[in-house]
Amino acid sequence: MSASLELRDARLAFGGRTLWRDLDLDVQPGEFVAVLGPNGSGKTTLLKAVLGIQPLSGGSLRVLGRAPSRGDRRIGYIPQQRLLDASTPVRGADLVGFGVDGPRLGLPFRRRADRERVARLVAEVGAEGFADRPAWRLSGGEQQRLRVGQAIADHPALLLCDEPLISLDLANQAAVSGLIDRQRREHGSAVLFVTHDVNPVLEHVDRVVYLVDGRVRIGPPDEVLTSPVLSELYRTHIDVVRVHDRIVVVGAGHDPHEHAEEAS
Ligand SMILES: Nc1ncnc2c1ncn2[C@@H]1O[C@H](COP(=O)(O)OP(=O)(O)OP(=O)(O)O)[C@@H](O)[C@H]1O
Repeated sequence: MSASLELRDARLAFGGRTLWRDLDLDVQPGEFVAVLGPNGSGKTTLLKAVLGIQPLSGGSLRVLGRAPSRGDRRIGYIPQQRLLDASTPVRGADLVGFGVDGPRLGLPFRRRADRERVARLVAEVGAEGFADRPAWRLSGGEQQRLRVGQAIADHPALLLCDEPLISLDLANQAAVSGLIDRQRREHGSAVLFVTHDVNPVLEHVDRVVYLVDGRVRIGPPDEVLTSPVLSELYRTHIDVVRVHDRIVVVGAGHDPHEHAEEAS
């Protein structure tokens, strides 16, 4: 079986600033990979490279066996959360509908088969109770469930998720990450999941890609999320402790990322 994602010696730089280099990564179908790192380390830019929006500065990237290209329907994408306002006059279910027929706003005559498919997706993400309400009135967690429905509409071979749990409470974090996990288990989608906090998805994660100041470490959480590895990555002393089933990262006078908030 060929890899869903193949990066070889990949490098991305803007001007004189290298976000990451020496990135060698194969993601297999059905694999759940978390992308971690401090603000500005290039996590979103990695997703943009996979989406064909951002060319690499060096090395190579193959996505589902081909060069990356914009608008690849084999890829599902959950962008960083943008809460809707009243100027977006759509119902919750329409958010899912965009995944079925593309964002053709103002097209009310969706085919019956498509309407049924939207209804099935709405049920799949547990959104029946609020799918008919105006999308902008929905809570962050409700909107996020519908965005997952949109991203998995075509059961994509590759699912890219950019901080999909931001601003969700613990119950909704578990619900949304569970939906994404189910997608990869039932349909073999490879998942690239950008997050500041690995804890809400720790039970699902096969490997992490950790980016800091151009340096990269890749491996299972137990191998990468350790004091020696993170201290080397951050070039300062970092303590990593396990509290029950959570990982807490504490930097010496330095807050590498929000794992530390788990301690409070
Ligand atoms: N097209 C661009 N031109 C120049 N700089 C860019 C461009 N796109 C992104 N950057 C810069 O690259 C850096 C990495 O951005 P990116 O959004 O990938 O970070 P991130 O790791 O996702 O951060 P965060 O955790 O804050 O979301 C940032 O400093 C950003 O300003």
